Amino acid sequence: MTATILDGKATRDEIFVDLTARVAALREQGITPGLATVLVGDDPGSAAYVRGKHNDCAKVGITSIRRDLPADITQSDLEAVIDELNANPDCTGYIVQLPLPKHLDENAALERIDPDKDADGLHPINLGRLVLGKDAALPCTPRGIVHLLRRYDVALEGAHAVVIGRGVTVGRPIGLLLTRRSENATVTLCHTGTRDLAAEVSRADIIVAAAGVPGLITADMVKPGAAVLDVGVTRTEDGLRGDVADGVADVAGFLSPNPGGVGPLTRAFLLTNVVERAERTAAES
Ligand SMILES: Nc1nc2c(c(=O)[nH]1)N[C@@H](CN(C=O)c1ccc(C(=O)N[C@@H](CCC(=O)O)C(=O)O)cc1)CN2
Repeated sequence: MTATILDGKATRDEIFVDLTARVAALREQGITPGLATVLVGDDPGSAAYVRGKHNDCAKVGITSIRRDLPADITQSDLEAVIDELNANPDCTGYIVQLPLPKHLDENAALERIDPDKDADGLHPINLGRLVLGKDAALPCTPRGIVHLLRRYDVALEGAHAVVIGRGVTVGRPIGLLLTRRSENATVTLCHTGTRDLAAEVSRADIIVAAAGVPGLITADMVKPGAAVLDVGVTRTEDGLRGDVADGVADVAGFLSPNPGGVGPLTRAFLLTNVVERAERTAAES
């Protein structure tokens, strides 16, 4: 078997066509959506992600605001920037690029974001709304994963999904999305304490690998025909490596590669969250 590739770039391009029309309609009503980014320090990977987000904004007509801050910024100075963006009427939504340098309190920074401007869906209030099944900005990578599975007609109803990784940006929230009634999958969340990872993975119809361990998921672990989404990223001397080893495409039914799979959708759904918030504002005015 050779897996069908879940093409994140082509799917992102479809989303951008839709967003471009929606942003144009908002602008006609006098509303210009604006996304801000807060980048602390000079990590080249984070800087590249932030650059990409601003390029995406330009493509669909969203204005963008940058706050690039020194690596040694204090927590209180970072929080002052967050307060400024909370109050800034040109900023519809914003993100604090993660990870933050070790001396900063990431959770305190995320909690200070106005939940209504939380374009990442990572504020505790928005994660809580997701748990309760209420309307909220959804975390971008998990939203991208579900969109990609649906775009390629991967069966979710009754499927057994195995998620590897319990991080807050992917592992924990993807379990919440896939177990909503609208998706109705059964989810097993694996992590470093899982006794027999290969046994868990081998039972999965859908595998979401978000551990950040290069080549963790090998072909012998994968049930023939399963959908495999490679979400983990590790920067090595040989470039970016995902969590999925070579050879998995020969066994899987569907494969979201890395790069070129879920990553572009993370960016697309960031912009979608901003446009949706601007549309809510337009509907209320
Ligand atoms: N505040 C946030 N910080 C981080 C998030 C996040 O969702 N919010 N996720 C990641 C990084 N990230 C977005 O910020 C991100 C990762 C990957 C991609 C992407 O498009 N990747 C490409 C490859 C890019 C490359 O070659 O370097 C791909 O997969 O094709 C976009 C965004 C951690 N921080």
